[in-house]
Amino acid sequence: MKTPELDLPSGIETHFSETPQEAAQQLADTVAEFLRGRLHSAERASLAVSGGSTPLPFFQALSRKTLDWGRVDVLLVDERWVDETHEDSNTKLVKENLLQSNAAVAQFLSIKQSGSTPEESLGAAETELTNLMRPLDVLVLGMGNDGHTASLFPDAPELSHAMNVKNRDALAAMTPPSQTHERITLTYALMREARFIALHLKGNDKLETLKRACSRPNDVLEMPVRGFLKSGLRVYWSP
Ligand SMILES: O=C1O[C@H](COP(=O)(O)O)[C@@H](O)[C@H](O)[C@H]1O
Repeated sequence: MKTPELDLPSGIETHFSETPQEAAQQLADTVAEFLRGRLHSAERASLAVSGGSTPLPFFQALSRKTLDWGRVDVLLVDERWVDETHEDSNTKLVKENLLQSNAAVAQFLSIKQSGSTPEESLGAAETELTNLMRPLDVLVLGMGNDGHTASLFPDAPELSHAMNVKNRDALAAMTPPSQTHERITLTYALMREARFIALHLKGNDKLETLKRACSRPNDVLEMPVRGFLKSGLRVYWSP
């Protein structure tokens, strides 16, 4: 495979693989190693993961890793406002693919609590995360071709609030007109301080989007993923 050309800000690590399975395996190896390291020095470790289609093989590979999963808190970076049985539910994806095998004993912290809208359930969802230690240990992000990451959508009226670094809330309700479902997302301030941050991408379209994001790195409201294109980020990509 010809290595893709990318003009990323300095200090960003890139891992280009031939196949999605290879990328997923590499990312799972690194995340498992990082969690093991954290569990040597801390009582619990946290793992915040994305939904969508890209993470499926990563979840399956990670679920088989040997580590003290009983001391790991797993949460989603974002959720669509649908029932857990709905095919668009990120919770369903995580429960069916990550919280299996060795990882079945991990603790799942649900950012979707009862309420008819994300806004209504924000209080209960914040309470669910009360015992989560800051900073997060591991954050694995995805990206859409509009430059969104988690549910930080460029067209959401709540974007400035959710991306404000002074906003100490863990969660924000999002109502992007471009999306079928309302959303709940971790805030930028919480995510950006994570100890380990990976951006997991699949497809040439995502590579083009990443190039576009790199071309004007400062306009984070136009493409929220730009907020994470900083030294320390690890990008995992495959066609
Ligand atoms: O809607 C979402 O989209 C992004 C990207 O998803 P993908 O299907 O292109 O992998 C995802 O990271 C986010 O968690 C999800 O809710």
